[in-house]
Order: sequence, then structure tokens, then C-alpha cells
Amino acid sequence: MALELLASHGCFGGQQRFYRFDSGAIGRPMRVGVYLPPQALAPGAAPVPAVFFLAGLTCSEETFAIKAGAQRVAADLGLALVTPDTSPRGAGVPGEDADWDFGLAAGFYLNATQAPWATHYRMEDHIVHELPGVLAQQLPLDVARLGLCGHSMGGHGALTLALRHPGRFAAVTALAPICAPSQVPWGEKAFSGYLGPDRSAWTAHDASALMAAQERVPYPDGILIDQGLDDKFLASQLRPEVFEAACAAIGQPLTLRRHAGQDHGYFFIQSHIEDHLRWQARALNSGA
Ligand SMILES: N[C@@H](CCC(=O)N[C@@H](CS)C(=O)NCC(=O)O)C(=O)O
Repeated sequence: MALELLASHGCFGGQQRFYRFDSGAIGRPMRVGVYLPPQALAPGAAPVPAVFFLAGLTCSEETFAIKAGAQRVAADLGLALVTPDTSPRGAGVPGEDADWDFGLAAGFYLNATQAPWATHYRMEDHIVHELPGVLAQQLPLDVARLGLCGHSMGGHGALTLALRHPGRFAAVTALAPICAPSQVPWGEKAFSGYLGPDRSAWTAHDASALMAAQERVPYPDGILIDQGLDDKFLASQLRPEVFEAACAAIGQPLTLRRHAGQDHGYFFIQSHIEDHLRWQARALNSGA
């Protein structure tokens, strides 16, 4: 699967690139953003570790790259940043553009099991099984060293994919993640549509339920979550206290920082992304 370069922008000595490729997992062309730090572009350079950032509802592969201001720190740390899209595009599933919180830009980072979504809405396969290999074939990325971070729906994606694929990601951190999707309207709507009405199928995609079921501590070095206290979705959709309780119950160290005066948007993300990348870099560079 050849990557087609759509754009490349010099940024802090590295390059912010956008690619398109024919995704076998999705069955459609998919776009992805990749920031290559200067360390990856030097002649004879060794491949660099990468942090996958999963974005939230209504976002695309461009949103984090444009709005988070993460490239300066990634350049400093020698980290690549990979920003997948948030759903298939152009699949033509009836109703996929009817709502902003389901369908287009709302793939919820899982493989749908229900018709008509199951054919193309396969974001888990795309991110975990397809993208690392496709990117590593053509770019200087060391995909044995991957970290996972995400925001809101992408925070749900980061926490669940990290827990569903032990050993795949060296670190997981999240900003304002949907922590208990089975118990909130965004998650109930997405899981009903993608996974069907049987709630027993939902727990395998619910970060708090997954954490509560762990037999051993999955991330002994801890998990970092930041949450704004003026986030209008906090009580109704995000519910970090449910994940906090699940971590406490199994002894998973969790650094959950609550920030007065901060909302759900990218000004909040800008404020804390440096700490997330430094956290990720520590995990990715230990044992390297
Ligand atoms: N459209 C929603 C908001 C959607 C939203 O806040 N999306 C978040 C992720 S859940 C986001 O990052 N949006 C893109 C942005 O802020 O640039 C509303 O009207 O309340």
C-alpha cells in the first residue's frame, strides 16, 4: 500500500506531512498526518519512535496537527507524531452524515460488527494492525516503539486500544477522554449502532470496564490523564471518576489532573500536550 504524499510543511526542523493510501482495513482511501522530527530526516538516521494521537468527534487527521502546537516538543524529543483520521470517508453508508456524534468523524476506534457499518467502519484494525506496518515500510519510524494518546472520543480510543492490545503501546495518556462510554449518551449511541443492542458486547470497548477486569496492572509506570473542570461534557459524557475508581480497584497508577478554568477544546490540549509527549518519550526511550 503506497503512501501518496499530499502535502509537506517544514516545521521546527522537521516536516509535517499528510498522506493518503488505499486502506485494506477500511476498504477506502484513508488520510493520515505524520510529523517527522529533524532526527528522522538526518542522513543515515535511525528510525524514531512515534506517538499516535487519536482525535475527537468532528475532527480529522489535520486537527491535532494544526491546533495542538505539539511539533516543537516532538522535535525536541525526537518523536514522530501520527494523526489518523477519525472515521472512514466516502463509504456512503446511509445516514453516516446525519449526526456529528455518530458515523462520519465519529468512528469510535472500534471494528463495527453491525450492518451496514461493519464493512468499512473498522478503525481498530486500521490503527492497530494496518497503519504501523504501512508507515514503517515507507518512513523512518520505529514501530516497535509506539505510544498512544488521544482526546475525548480519541481518549476513549487510546485507553481502550492500549488495554485491548497489551504490549503494543509502551505508554498511554489521554486528554478529556470518554472514560465510561457504556454509561453516557455518546457511547450508548455509538455502541448501539456499531456493536448492537447487546450491552455485553460493549464492555470490551469500555475503558473503565476493561480496566476493572485486568488481572494484573497493565501500565505499572502509570497512565496520565488531564481534564478541564469547565469542560461542558465532563459530567454528562466523560466521567473520569469511573476510570479513576477502576484503576484504584486493580492498583493501576493513574495521574489524573483536574484543571480549573479549562474547557474541552484545543486551548486546553495546547496547555498540556508537552507533558504528554515528555511522559510518552520517557516510556519510549526506556530500554531503547
Ligand atoms: N460539535 C460539538 C462539539 C464537538 C467537539 O467539541 N469536538 C471536539 C472533540 S469531542 C473537538 O476537538 N473539536 C474540534 C475542535 O475543537 O477544533 C458541539 O457542538 O458541542
